[in-house]
Amino acid sequence: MRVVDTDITGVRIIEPDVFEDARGFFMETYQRQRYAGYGVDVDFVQDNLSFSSAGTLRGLHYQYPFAQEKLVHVISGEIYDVAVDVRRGSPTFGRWVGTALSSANRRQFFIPKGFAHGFLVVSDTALVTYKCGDYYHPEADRTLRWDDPALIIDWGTKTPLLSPKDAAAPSLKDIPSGYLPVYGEFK
Ligand SMILES: Cc1cn([C@H]2C[C@H](O)[C@@H](COP(=O)(O)OP(=O)(O)O[C@H]3O[C@@H](C)C(=O)[C@@H](O)[C@H]3O)O2)c(=O)[nH]c1=O
Repeated sequence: MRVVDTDITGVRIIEPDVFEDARGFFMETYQRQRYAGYGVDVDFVQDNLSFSSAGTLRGLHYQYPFAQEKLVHVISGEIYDVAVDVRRGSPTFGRWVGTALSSANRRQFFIPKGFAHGFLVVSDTALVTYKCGDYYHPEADRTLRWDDPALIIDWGTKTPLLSPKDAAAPSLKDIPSGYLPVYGEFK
């Protein structure tokens, strides 16, 4: 397994070992002890699965309080996956990292607490799964504009398919400070 650090501390790209043979392939998509050794030391409590059609953009989402780490993996198709640092006082506040995740590259993306997360489906359809470090708390579910001009994320489209909630999301500068996590409050 290979773990690659990104430009933002704590955000990691993971390339699990894949064992190929005449039948196909096998891979471990999570192993508590080994992932902890690579800094993904999380008691994951929930697994999610979403299916989306081409051009769908889900995000950018975070929970606060009840922040969640996420370990994202694509079962079929391809997405452009993005993590945005929304921790007040962080040296990388408002900065983001994006990476292609696909059933072909079999990469995983680890997103720590305090980051907003979103993805664009760039294949015909995509089946995306992710482990979460806390339960879903609808009252703490927060959304940040996918096209916030302050973030300058190059999604490669200006007309994604959005949920009504995501289409109405505020920019970072318009989110009340009490709704944003604080740098250093998470372990
Ligand atoms: C996220 C979530 C949603 N739901 C329900 C609420 C709603 O009726 C329906 C669809 O919810 P949403 O529109 O928020 O789904 P979606 O836009 O896919 O939300 C997800 O987006 C990605 C980018 C993330 O990072 C996730 O944490 C989550 O926020 O599913 C749950 O029951 N449990 C959950 O954990």
